[in-house]
Amino acid sequence: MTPGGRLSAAMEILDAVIAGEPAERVLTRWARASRFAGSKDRAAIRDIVYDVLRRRRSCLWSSGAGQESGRALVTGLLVQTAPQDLTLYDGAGHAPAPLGAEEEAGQRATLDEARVAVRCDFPDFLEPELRRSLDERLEQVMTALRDRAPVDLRVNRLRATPDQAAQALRAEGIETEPLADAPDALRVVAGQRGVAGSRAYRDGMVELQDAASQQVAAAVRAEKGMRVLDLCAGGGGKTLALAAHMGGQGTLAAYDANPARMRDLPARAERAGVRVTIADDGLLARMQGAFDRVLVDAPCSGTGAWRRNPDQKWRLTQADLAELVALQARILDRALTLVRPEGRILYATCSLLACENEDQPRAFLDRHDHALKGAERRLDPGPGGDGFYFCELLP
Ligand SMILES: C[S@@+](CC[C@H](N)C(=O)[O-])C[C@H]1O[C@@H](n2cnc3c(N)ncnc32)[C@H](O)[C@@H]1O
Repeated sequence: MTPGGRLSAAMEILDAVIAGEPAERVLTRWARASRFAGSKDRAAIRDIVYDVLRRRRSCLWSSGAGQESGRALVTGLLVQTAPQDLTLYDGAGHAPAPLGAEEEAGQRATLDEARVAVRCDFPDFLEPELRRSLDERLEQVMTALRDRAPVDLRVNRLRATPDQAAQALRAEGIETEPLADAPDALRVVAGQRGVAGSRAYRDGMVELQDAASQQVAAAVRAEKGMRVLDLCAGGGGKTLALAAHMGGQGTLAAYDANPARMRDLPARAERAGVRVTIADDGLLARMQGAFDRVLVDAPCSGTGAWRRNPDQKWRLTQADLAELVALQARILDRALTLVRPEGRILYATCSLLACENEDQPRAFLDRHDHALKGAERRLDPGPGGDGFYFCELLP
């Protein structure tokens, strides 16, 4: 495909997203229906779509258009990031039609005049809560979420040291660098697209995991021989990190209210060389008060990881947020029934919002006056990884 053809494809996909379809679904459908597109075309189109979604509001502003359309959003992205590429709108082949005089006149070269929610790309209803949560860091943090996330790996210490893993990856054309705050992390600096097909990945030497997620798993302080529960395991990224911290020894259980989300976990655990018990409600009922550590990686707004899931940013509503906050409190209360009296709960979210973060442990301690708060940390999204919050709770 030509560069102009890729722009047109991204516009078509974005039109469907604007009409309400999830981006991932539209991208898959488009790829199936467009056999002429090679893997490089598909990757490039996906990048354009996701770059736009991270900056959906400001792209519309930069385009100067009155109404959202795929064309307006892609134009806005180019105005912001690659104005020279607007010459690709020449109508040749599958390229977008040339810009009209009105379209050209409407373009805005800077975001200086835009309101903060437009300039920093977030929904209006979140502004008061973001201000309360981030205070003077609001613009810096929200700006960081307008760019792509880095690709980080977690080295599985049961299979290799970080040096050995870096060497194995280099032999396959994947260059990495160590990261200061996460000792098992490698940041991929070249060859990102080769990771999932690499031998190091297939042999369980490395897993794809954001560096801040790795810090959360380390904060659980799971040790060899312990009984550990990952109560919101999802795909099991943190479960596998916990297994590595436990040196593969002890009991590690993974639970999720939606068990289908854990579907791939047994195969991932096998690849990593660890054993994970997939828990159901019956097993949890038999293990009340039995766990040394319970990780509650709670369902949340995902605001701290919006770089990776920019579609979520425009779907979240005030009502969703209220439901999530209530659900988080219920899950924390359940965690309390599962942890040993001398054990520890680690409450974590990939949220930036105080209502899902600091407010939750505070409300938990009000409900359970015997419980105590331990270490608490907020990780802002940026070069170090996604945005996370975590807090230890002692029963
Ligand atoms: C933030 S995600 C977990 C991500 C996962 N820990 C990881 O590292 O990949 C939150 C998970 O909580 C699950 N969940 C939602 N309600 C729950 C509940 N009441 N009890 C347990 N898990 C729940 C969701 O299905 C979702 O998989």
